[in-house]
Amino acid sequence: MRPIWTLEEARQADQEAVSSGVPYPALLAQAGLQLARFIQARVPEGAVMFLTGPGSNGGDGWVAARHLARRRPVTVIPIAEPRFPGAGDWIAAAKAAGVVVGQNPVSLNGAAVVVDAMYGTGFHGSVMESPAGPWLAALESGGHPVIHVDLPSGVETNTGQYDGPELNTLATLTMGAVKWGLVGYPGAEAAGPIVVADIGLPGHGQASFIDPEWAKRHLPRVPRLGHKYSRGHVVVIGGSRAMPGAPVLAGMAALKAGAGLVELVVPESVLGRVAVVPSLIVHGVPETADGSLQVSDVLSRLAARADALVIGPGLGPTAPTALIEVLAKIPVPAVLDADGIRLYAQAPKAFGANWVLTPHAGEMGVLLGMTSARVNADRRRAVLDAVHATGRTVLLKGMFSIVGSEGGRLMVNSSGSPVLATAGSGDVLSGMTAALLAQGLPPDQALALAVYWHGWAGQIGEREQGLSMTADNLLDYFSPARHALEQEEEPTSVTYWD
Ligand SMILES: NC(=O)C1=CN([C@@H]2O[C@H](COP(=O)(O)OP(=O)(O)OC[C@H]3O[C@@H](n4cnc5c(N)ncnc54)[C@H](O)[C@@H]3O)[C@@H](O)[C@H]2O)[C@@H](O)CC1
Ligand SMILES: Nc1ncnc2c1ncn2[C@@H]1O[C@H](COP(=O)(O)OP(=O)(O)O)[C@@H](O)[C@H]1O
Ligand SMILES: [K+]
Repeated sequence: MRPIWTLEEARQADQEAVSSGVPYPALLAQAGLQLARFIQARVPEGAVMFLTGPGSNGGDGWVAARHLARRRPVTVIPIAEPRFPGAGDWIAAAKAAGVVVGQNPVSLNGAAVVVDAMYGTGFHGSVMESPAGPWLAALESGGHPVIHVDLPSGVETNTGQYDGPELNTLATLTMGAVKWGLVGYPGAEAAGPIVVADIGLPGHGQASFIDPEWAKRHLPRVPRLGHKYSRGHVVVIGGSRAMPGAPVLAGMAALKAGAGLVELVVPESVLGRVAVVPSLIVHGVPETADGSLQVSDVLSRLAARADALVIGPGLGPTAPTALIEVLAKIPVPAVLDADGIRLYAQAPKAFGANWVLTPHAGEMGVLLGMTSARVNADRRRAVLDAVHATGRTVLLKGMFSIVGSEGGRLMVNSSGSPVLATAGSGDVLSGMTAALLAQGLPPDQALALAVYWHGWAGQIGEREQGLSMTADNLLDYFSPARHALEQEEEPTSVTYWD
């Protein structure tokens, strides 16, 4: 279990620890010690400057400063009057250990690293208007390397809202468990690599990261006596004159993720442009005047043969709503992506059982009737609302993609790479998900495994091709990514420190 906490859950963990007999100062002591160890390991030499705030985030800084002062020059610059529990004693001990207290105005020059212990989970409002504002501006212009304690100061714990500058961030050492703000936007950018320090708090919560060990266990295996039908039959419904390639990408991804048989159902006028890959079976079916798929008996018959459907890749904006209504009556699990989601938003009563939706922030906005900016302002809330509104498993794509399923259970993906932000990469994900559904995984598990595997393929693609990686190249990395999953390799965006 690698939980992700809201503010309320962080406070609850804190209270549980205290009521189980751990005194609060012991938690502060443990947080400060872990912070000192982390700084020492990450930046072993040179002067350390701590910027400390009024609350316990500042307290973590004071305790760490005391430990480090035995080894190297340490200065603490309090940006506000300390009010954390036991402040007087902790500060006296730090001074006795040789910590120098900087007086305003003070320069940050000469610091090998600056530790941001100004605000943590107790922050609310605009950081640039708070006492931390001028310090963040100085850190931005000086380019000093920074380690953040718990959260970058100013990042809102539940959402990741942040109005401060981008800094030269080495890492964020977060206490007990990752907070939602670190995987929200733009908090995730401000946080840099996230490192979780074990401070002895209980480790449960409503949400968790997709676990490498879990992913390995759920990878589909090919039975020795398997045949192509037993490995799962995927039918991809999509394509239009402007976007004939999208269903091909989804179909190839389904094959490469282990489906035994993949068929594409596309408008008949694009058949010649789609029937280019020998491993895919392609059917041209009746279309509308502008070349989008339309409802037909042959389409329904082909869809009903599948173990899982992908509905939407390259479908185009003019496909008729009736398409989704007809497909919803076919009792086959399906992935709705791209224009499939837009159609669904127009006919939201057309619920297919075991359908999953894979919107990016823009498509999520269409589902929820809001802008993509509002979706990204509170991604966790958007997923919970979409699950509530649809009763289906929903994936919100992007860095730290979130899978939400019934009962409000949330899983966050920590694999991935910004090179995945390339046209067609979502089509690849939808095909991969359908292959896993076709092989019998329940919707939430199929989505979680697909997003984790897809993210790993992106990471390996980035390593091999950098910014030049395209969605069709991504298919080549399914196999090395599967190997990474089998080895239980850890994504580097979130690591655990103990
Ligand atoms: N939850 C836990 O069990 C533990 C928490 N610890 C640390 O404690 C932190 C939380 O401590 P606190 O609750 O004291 O919160 P903070 O340390 O984040 O500080 C809250 C203080 O900042 C002030 N403040 C908030 N927003 C402001 C604004 N816009 N302008 C000016 N002042 C503002 C508040 O009035 C309050 O005095 C965590 O982030 C973590 O670093 C650890 O020390 C140990 C264990
Ligand atoms: N910055 C990023 N970091 C990690 N993954 C990303 C990032 N940007 C996009 N992705 C992933 O790439 C895929 C893009 O999907 P989508 O937006 O539907 O693209 P398209 O419609 O072009 O296929 C999603 O899986 C998404 O999570
Ligand atoms: K901080």
